[in-house]
Amino acid sequence: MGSGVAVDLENVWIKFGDFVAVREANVHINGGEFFSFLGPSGCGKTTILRAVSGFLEPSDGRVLIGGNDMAGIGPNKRPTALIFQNLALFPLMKVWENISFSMEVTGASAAERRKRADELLDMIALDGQGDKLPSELSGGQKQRVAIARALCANPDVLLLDEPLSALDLKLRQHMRTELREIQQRVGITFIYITHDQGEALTMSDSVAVMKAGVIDQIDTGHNVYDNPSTPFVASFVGENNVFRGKVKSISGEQAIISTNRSGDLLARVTPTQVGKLGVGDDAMMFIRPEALELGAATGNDKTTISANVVNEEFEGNSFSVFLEGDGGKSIKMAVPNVGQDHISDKGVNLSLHYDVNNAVVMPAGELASE
Ligand SMILES: Nc1ncnc2c1ncn2[C@@H]1O[C@H](COP(=O)(O)OP(=O)(O)OP(=O)(O)O)[C@@H](O)[C@H]1O
Repeated sequence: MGSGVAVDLENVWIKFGDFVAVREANVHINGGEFFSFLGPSGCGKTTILRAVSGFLEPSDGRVLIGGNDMAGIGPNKRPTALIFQNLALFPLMKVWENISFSMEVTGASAAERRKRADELLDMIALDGQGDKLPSELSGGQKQRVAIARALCANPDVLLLDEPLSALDLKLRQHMRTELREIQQRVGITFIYITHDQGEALTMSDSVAVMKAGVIDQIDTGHNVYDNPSTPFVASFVGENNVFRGKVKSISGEQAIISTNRSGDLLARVTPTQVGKLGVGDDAMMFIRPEALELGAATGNDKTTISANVVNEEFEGNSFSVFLEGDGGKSIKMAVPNVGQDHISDKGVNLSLHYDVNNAVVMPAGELASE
């Protein structure tokens, strides 16, 4: 079907009066890529999507689609299609008529429309369902019809604004896989916005993590999770334990951080900060709950943390153990459930260790929950 068309934002600023909704966004989206903007509510994701679709012009900077400057080109003249949370299928039209609605406007014959609708039904794995009404479909099937309807006009870029948020959890998880498969089948560029990190990580080739109008990091989902470039990304994407301290020494790509509560701890300097973090700097070190293990490290006391158990929760596949951490915040450890009754009693002092590769340190900054 379609071919991949690149989308570029060059120094894009979007202001509403004095309020800056998007600050100096520079983004390159490869043709055929599944690209997600991930960030909390109000960070500017929808505003960026509106600038790409043409419903809003940037205050400054340029939006390019397929290398062409989109300035002054309205939404219906851009090679984009947009899917919202609210699908708005026409309830009295059959599924095939819904899908091919854009062709009716251009005067295509019923036979042409039906042929195209059937091709798209095949692609979204709903072949044979064209004569149903939307009310006869499940939530996930309706979602796929909305995608087919958007694809009917052969857009080069499909823009998706939190399209799964109205679905229940199980269906949402199922639709992630479906959406990814549809994108790979169609081969066009998908730009997806979400505040759900699970969605962004499972579907995307690349993820841009946004905070209050600013893009903090653009990377693969894996890198965003394993090599966050800022404390905001480290704390927004997945769960993370934060240890605050000052940099005591640096050796190559590793640093020792002096913390108040847990003593000196060794960590890997996050890749974007190698060579930038200095001795004496205020720093934050992050270790994910699943990277903490029971027992002291052998031969390296700088990768061992000792703390008292506050409580424990049974999660089914794992136990969450909460221990007394710095500044009243707890340290969370995730221990896989392999048949044990429980992990530890309240008040017990535990030693935990970690692999230095699983602890990242960076200059102190704003956390997602602050
Ligand atoms: N037309 C507008 N006029 C004034 N302020 C606006 C306008 N549109 C958006 N904003 C503001 O810009 C900021 C970003 O809004 P945006 O809708 O892009 O956020 P979002 O990240 O998509 O959030 P959500 O996930 O809640 O949809 C918000 O503070 C919002 O109030």
